Amino acid sequence: MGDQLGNKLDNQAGLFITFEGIDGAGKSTHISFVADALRRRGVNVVTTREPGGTALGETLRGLLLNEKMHLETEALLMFAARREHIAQVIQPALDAGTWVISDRFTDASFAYQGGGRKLDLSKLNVLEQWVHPHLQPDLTLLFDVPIDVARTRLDATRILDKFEQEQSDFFTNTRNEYLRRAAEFPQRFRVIDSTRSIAAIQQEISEIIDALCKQAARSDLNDSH
Ligand SMILES: Nc1ncnc2c1ncn2[C@@H]1O[C@H](COP(=O)(O)OP(=O)(O)OP(=O)(O)O)[C@@H](O)[C@H]1O
Ligand SMILES: Cc1cn([C@H]2C[C@H](O)[C@@H](COP(=O)(O)O)O2)c(=O)[nH]c1=O
Repeated sequence: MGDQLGNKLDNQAGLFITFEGIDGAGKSTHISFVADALRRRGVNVVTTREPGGTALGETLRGLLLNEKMHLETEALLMFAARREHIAQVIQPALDAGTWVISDRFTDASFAYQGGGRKLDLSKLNVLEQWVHPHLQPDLTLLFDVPIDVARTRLDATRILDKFEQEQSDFFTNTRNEYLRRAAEFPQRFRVIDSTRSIAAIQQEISEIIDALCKQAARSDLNDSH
C-alpha cells in the first residue's frame, strides 16, 4: 500500500480491496464485517464477487461452477466475466469515490487456473494485461489455512461445487500459488492466519483497515494544505 495508493487517494478515487483464499478458508465470513467497519467511518462501499457481480457474470458463474470444460475455456470465461464486472461495477464505483470489496479477483485465476489446473502463467499474464492493464487491488487479504482445515469446514456446511470437489493436490497447488503471489506483491497482500477464531481474525483485520483509513485520512489532510 505504497505510493500508488497515495496517488489514488490524492485523486479521491475509491479503494479496491479483494478477499482471496482456497475454498473454505473463511473469506466470505469477513466481507460484511469489513464493509460495515468502513461504513461506520463514513466510507461508501460496494461488495461484490467473482465470478459474478453482474447479470452476465452470474450466468457465467453458474456454468463455471457446475460444468466441466477445457482449462483454457475456464480461464477465458473467468476473464470474460471479469471484463464485464470491471466495466459495469468496479471501475464506475472507484471513479465515483466508492470503495469496492470483491470476494475474489485475478489472483484467484492465477491460484486456481494457474496453480491448481497448471495453466501456463504466461497465458494468464496476457489475459490480465488485456482485461485490466491499469487496475490492481490496493489491498488483498489472503485468508490462509491448511487444506484439511478448509475441507473440514466445507464438508460441514454445504453441497460442494465443481471446484470444491477437487482433490487435495489441486488445493495444495492453489494455496501455494496464492502464497507465491503474496510474496511477489508484498505491498498489497496481507496474509491472514485463518486457522484462528473468527474473533481473533476480525481483530487483525480491524487493525489492517484502521491503518488503511489513517493513510486515507492523512492523504485528505495533505490535499487541504
Ligand atoms: N475462523 C473460523 N473458524 C471456524 N470456522 C470458520 C472460520 N471462518 C469461517 N468458518 C466457517 O467455515 C465455513 C466456510 O467459511 P466461508 O464460507 O467464509 O469460506 P470461504 O473461504 O468464503 O469459502 P468459499 O470460497 O468456498 O465460498 C463457514 O461455515 C464458516 O462459518
Ligand atoms: C474468480 C475465480 C474463481 N475461481 C473459483 C474459486 C472458487 O472455487 C469458485 C468461486 O466460488 P466462491 O465460493 O464464490 O469462492 O470459483 C477460479 O477458479 N478462478 C477465478 O478467477
